Amino acid sequence: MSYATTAALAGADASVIAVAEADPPLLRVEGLGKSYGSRIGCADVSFDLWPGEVMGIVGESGSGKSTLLSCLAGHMAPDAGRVMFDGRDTVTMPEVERRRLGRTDWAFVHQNPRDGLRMAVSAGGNVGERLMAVGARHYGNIRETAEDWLGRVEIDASRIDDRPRQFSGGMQQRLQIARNLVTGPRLVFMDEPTGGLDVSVQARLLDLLRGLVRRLGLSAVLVTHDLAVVRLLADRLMVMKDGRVVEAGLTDQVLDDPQHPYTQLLVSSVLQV
Ligand SMILES: Nc1ncnc2c1ncn2[C@@H]1O[C@H](COP(=O)(O)OP(=O)(O)OP(=O)(O)O)[C@@H](O)[C@H]1O
Repeated sequence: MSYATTAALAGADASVIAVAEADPPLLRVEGLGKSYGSRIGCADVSFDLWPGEVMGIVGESGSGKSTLLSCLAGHMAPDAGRVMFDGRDTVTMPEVERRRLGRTDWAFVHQNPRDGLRMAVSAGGNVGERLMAVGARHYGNIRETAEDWLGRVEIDASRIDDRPRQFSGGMQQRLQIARNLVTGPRLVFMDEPTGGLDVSVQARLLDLLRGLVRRLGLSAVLVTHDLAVVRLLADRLMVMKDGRVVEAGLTDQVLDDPQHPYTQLLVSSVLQV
């Protein structure tokens, strides 16, 4: 039963119903497609993401996860479909506006922290830079906020002036997360955020990410080939194969009762992803 129907049955005020129905998803993706010549990157992908929701995208290597994420985050232009963020079409909007969204409303956590950090800039500078990009100017406040965020990602404040290359891989990834979240983005794209790290480091990072996602009520699109990562972080899940979504639903539902043979293979780990 829809929210509106439930509310009507409960005798709720008509204006409340109207607001509930008019409330748009944070991200609406319709028929998104991208090909590389004759090779399909992703095709006919549609989904809604609601505020505070984490959407996981899983699939084996080459299934189209990165292509989809790049199109969603505006790093690549799709050939077909629409991406509506907060009611605005991000595919057709001017480049300058898309870049502004990238600095303010969106964040992108790369698999390799080197792609998301400025390696020649101090840890504090990496975090502070994002604050300055959204208008912060008071040096004392910026440094204080940077210190606070280093603490939140379990980096000792004494390391604030160190360069990222003086950090371990796990620390670099945590710094990248702090840099991305410090401005309170409305939507976070994550590309294999725990990939490329040792298993014990992965577990710690995953734990940290889960805490942040829950506490901050993050809206996120998370790409991974690791089902344990989506199990812990994602509310909903899309399974991709050959560029198309073959199954979608609540994470636990899809993982505990997979319907598509490909998802069944993924879940039973017969297929190495
Ligand atoms: N720059 C490119 N030029 C040509 N084909 C590409 C390019 N990038 C991706 N593809 C193709 O598009 C398809 C989807 O690739 P994509 O990288 O999106 O998959 P993926 O699920 O992210 O894989 P992985 O987990 O290995 O990163 C594959 O067939 C791939 O070979």
